[in-house]
Amino acid sequence: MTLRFGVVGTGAIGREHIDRITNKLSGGKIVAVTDVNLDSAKQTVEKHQLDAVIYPDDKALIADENVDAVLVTSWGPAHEATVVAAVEAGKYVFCEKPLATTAAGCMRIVNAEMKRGKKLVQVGFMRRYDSGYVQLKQVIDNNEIGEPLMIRAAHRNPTVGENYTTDMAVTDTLIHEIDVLHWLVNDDYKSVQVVFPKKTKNAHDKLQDPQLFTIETNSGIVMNVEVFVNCKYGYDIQCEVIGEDGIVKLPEFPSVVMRKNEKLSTSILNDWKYRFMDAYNVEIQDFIDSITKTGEPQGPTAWDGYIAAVTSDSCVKAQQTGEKEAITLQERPAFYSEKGLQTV
Ligand SMILES: NC(=O)c1ccc[n+]([C@@H]2O[C@H](COP(=O)([O-])OP(=O)(O)OC[C@H]3O[C@@H](n4cnc5c(N)ncnc54)[C@H](O)[C@@H]3O)[C@@H](O)[C@H]2O)c1
Ligand SMILES: O[C@H]1[C@H](O)[C@@H](O)[C@H](O)[C@@H](O)[C@H]1O
Repeated sequence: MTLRFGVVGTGAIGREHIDRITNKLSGGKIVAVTDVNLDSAKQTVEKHQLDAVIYPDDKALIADENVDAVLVTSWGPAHEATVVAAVEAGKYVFCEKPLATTAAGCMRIVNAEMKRGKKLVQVGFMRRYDSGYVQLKQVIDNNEIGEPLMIRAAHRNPTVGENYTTDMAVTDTLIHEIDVLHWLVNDDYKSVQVVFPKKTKNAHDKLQDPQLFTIETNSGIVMNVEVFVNCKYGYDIQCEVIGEDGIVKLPEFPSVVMRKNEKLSTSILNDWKYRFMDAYNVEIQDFIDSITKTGEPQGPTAWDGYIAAVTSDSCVKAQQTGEKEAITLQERPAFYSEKGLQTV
């Protein structure tokens, strides 16, 4: 069986995913596309030589009976409406983060999916498919470092555009750590506090950069996460888990070691596209394979999207108040069992 995709949003990551489904992965095909910028949709179809219908909007695309799965790669605020409509039509959905920009929006998606009575939605939290994070999780789950006590993490981008505001350090960037860190230690979050260190001269007026988040879990693990999106030197993701019996660290992205001009050096990447390329390939292949084999996606669920949104709402509030803010989740419905916390 070939899983036939309709793509909503043909910007940067939309095109990346179209390329991987068309040229790198197996079992998937792009049969429809749409974008509010129709020229972008047309250019994408031409550039990737797709045999795909171009629709004026997401509703028309979802109504196409040849579309089995909707790939949502539009801007975050547009995700909720498309995902709800696709779920109500019984279509599978792969939605890039964020699932919706608010916890209430994620809950509407959760309710739509439960009403449909079948798991249809996977959220694009690709770090759960990154081999480094998978190795970290195996070490923790095998109790090799004992109980995790603390995590030190950093999410650094070389630079961001003028439209990137202080809250986006949470909703656009920290959201990846929010998802992956509680998954790593099998715990949920309890509270968050944010500190703004001295601001870099490289950030524009409306952006506080860097930012430091202290997030505590229900069992008392304290996570210190730096977000620094104008770090200049490269795209750098760091994570170190400190346990009772040992410490485990995310491996550096492999690079040759060069000896030249009296220096010993390795390279650092400068873009998420390259840092997580393998993880994106594995996550979308898993989406295709699990639907083809079991009839349901097995990756991060709409409930995981809801957990991330609740946590993200509290982090944004903590940015504004400077106080420690509570993170309070509703009870996990039986429909979502504990799958979202397991290793993929
Ligand atoms: N998982 C990751 O690491 C990762 C990486 C990059 C982006 N993303 C996420 O993917 C999404 C897209 O990001 P991007 O960098 O590709 O942005 P982008 O601006 O390059 O592309 C978004 C596209 O969506 C289109 N669009 C917006 N609203 C639409 C709507 N209602 N219907 C149809 N098309 C619409 C825009 O015209 C644009 O072409 C964002 O939610 C972003 O957070 C995730
Ligand atoms: O949309 C991107 C993407 O999610 C990257 O993985 C992250 O590093 C960036 O900060 C964000 O802007």
